Amino acid sequence: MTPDARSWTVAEAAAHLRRPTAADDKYSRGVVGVRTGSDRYPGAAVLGVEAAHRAGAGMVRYLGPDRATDLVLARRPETVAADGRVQAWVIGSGTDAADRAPHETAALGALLAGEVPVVVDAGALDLVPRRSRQAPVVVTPHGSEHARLRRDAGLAEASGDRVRDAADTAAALGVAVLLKGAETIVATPSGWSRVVTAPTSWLAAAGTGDVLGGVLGAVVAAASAERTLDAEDLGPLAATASLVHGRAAARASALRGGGPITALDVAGAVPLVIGELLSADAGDAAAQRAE
Ligand SMILES: NC(=O)C1=CN([C@@H]2O[C@H](COP(=O)(O)OP(=O)(O)OC[C@H]3O[C@@H](n4cnc5c(N)ncnc54)[C@H](OP(=O)(O)O)[C@@H]3O)[C@@H](O)[C@H]2O)[C@@H](O)CC1
Ligand SMILES: Nc1ncnc2c1ncn2[C@@H]1O[C@H](COP(=O)(O)OP(=O)(O)O)[C@@H](O)[C@H]1O
Repeated sequence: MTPDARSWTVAEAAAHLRRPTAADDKYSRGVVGVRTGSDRYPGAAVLGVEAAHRAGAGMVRYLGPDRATDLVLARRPETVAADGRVQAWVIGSGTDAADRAPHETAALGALLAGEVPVVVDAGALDLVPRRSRQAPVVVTPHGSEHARLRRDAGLAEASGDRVRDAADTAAALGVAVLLKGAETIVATPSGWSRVVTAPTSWLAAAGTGDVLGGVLGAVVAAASAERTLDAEDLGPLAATASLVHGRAAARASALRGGGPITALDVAGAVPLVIGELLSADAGDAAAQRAE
């Protein structure tokens, strides 16, 4: 079967975002647990946490090394630096599997064996083919991380057809795959796939992938607070996060006269994009009711 290379649309993304209601509280809106960053890459923790807040998490918990925790709290004192109830985990950004302590491997393995959805990035990708899993998982590799993930899983070398490759990895591992690039491919185990084209290549900057992890964590947590998710559900949510992320980059660049942006600039523009998508969605619904 030839995988589907259709683009994920703005209307579809808007329908996968959630506007809080008068019945909500910080827990029902979705709690993101971020277990990222290391002494070598503490910045990735700051970026993911910032992005999860900006993408509308009701609460963000951060668990990581002391220095990263201090930096996260200095940037976002709203963050809760303690374990507790979580509706989506983000793991791996800003870590290197080669430096991971055994207790951290055990803790990440327990998350994968649990029930809460997990966004797996960078230095935690090696655990996906190696640990027993029950949690619905979405992996977020870039090209070379995807090649390594396939090697770790004993899969054939990627063909170069990125849609087919992402779909094959998703089916083989039973996870949703978000393969990053100028064109981001999202695929699920059943063969569903979509393409999200970045509207600006200023997005190709260090740390923007860490921001994407936080946005995706918040989008998944909001959905997971409402209903039980599986790997299939994570595909549309991942495509939505990618579309929001790309539009935030374009918006951040436009605010700077079309010039370059940083990862924090992308996170800072996420609320504008989510606000626009939700009002466009509300406008469409009102127009349909009037018809
Ligand atoms: N502020 C922080 O704390 C930041 C922390 N960060 C954290 O750093 C950790 C390492 O991340 P990293 O993927 O950049 O690994 P790194 O060892 O540099 O590259 C290995 C090789 O991979 C390739 N490659 C790289 N990018 C690619 C791409 N987009 N698409 C395709 N290929 C790509 C490239 O190989 P080449 O193409 O040159 O053959 C390169 O030599 C990770 O935990 C991350 O979260 C970063 O997010 C930055 C901000
Ligand atoms: N040429 C490009 N044009 C637009 N977006 C890109 C391009 N290359 C990469 N991206 C996007 O930039 C982000 C980079 O993420 P990643 O590779 O994880 O970097 P980092 O680890 O530094 O955060 C991804 O969202 C990816 O889709």
